[in-house]
Amino acid sequence: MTCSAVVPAAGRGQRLGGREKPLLPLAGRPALAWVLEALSASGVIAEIIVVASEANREAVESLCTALGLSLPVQVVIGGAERALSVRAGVEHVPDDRRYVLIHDAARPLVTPELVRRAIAAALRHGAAVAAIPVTDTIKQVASDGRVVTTPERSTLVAAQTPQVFRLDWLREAYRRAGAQWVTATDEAMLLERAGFPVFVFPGDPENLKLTTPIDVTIAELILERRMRGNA
Ligand SMILES: Nc1ccn([C@@H]2O[C@H](COP(=O)(O)OP(=O)(O)OP(=O)(O)O)[C@@H](O)[C@H]2O)c(=O)n1
Ligand SMILES: C[C@](O)(CO)[C@H](O)COP(=O)(O)O
Repeated sequence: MTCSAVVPAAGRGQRLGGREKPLLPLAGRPALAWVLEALSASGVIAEIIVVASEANREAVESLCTALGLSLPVQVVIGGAERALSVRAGVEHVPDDRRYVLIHDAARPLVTPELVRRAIAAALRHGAAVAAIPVTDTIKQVASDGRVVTTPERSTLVAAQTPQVFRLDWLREAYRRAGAQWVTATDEAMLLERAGFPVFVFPGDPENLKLTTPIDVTIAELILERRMRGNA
């Protein structure tokens, strides 16, 4: 297999009251453990590069060692923004890998099946992003709260990770991005701006991101249900 996985895990969890999301216990195991095990069980990843912060590096390294996965896991240090952390991880991807998969440590509900779906979509399109239909009506608003427009909902999707890209495309997108790339909230944006065709594939509504406390409650319920075998 020629795909490396990069797992950004260097965030500070500010919207979660400063709790360490990658190490947050969920149904008995840290969020990052759920992610690494799903990647490993997918059978389509050659190695995993986990991006830690200076603050959580030791804990992340211990966790990776304790998991004892059968594929190589490397821990590298990230930056102050998610985009910087992902880029730091991508720099450690071996040059002979054709694809790189990026998945947030803060999305512990990813499944091996979703990982395989991501790779299959990237093999087809070169750049693939998990996405789910938007169910709310979305408003674009000005800074004073006035509604500017209501985009047609049928054209909108919510992007998730995993996102999988041809490694040469992603590296070229970084080269073309100028100074703006640091503010990108996902890597697909960089490829879009660089002119590469990016396609969505069906994500999973359960693949939520731990962002606020309600997400933690929901994630635990889903994981407990899966552990009871009622997936
Ligand atoms: N400097 C950063 C910021 C975020 N991330 C990672 O990117 C993913 C998505 O980020 P987010 O949910 O925003 O996490 P935090 O930055 O921790 O959250 P907050 O913005 O609330 O502080 C997480 O796995 C997080 O650890 C990272 O590796 N490096
Ligand atoms: C990459 C991402 O998970 C796609 O939904 C999301 O954009 C990350 O955003 P965050 O603000 O860094 O959590």
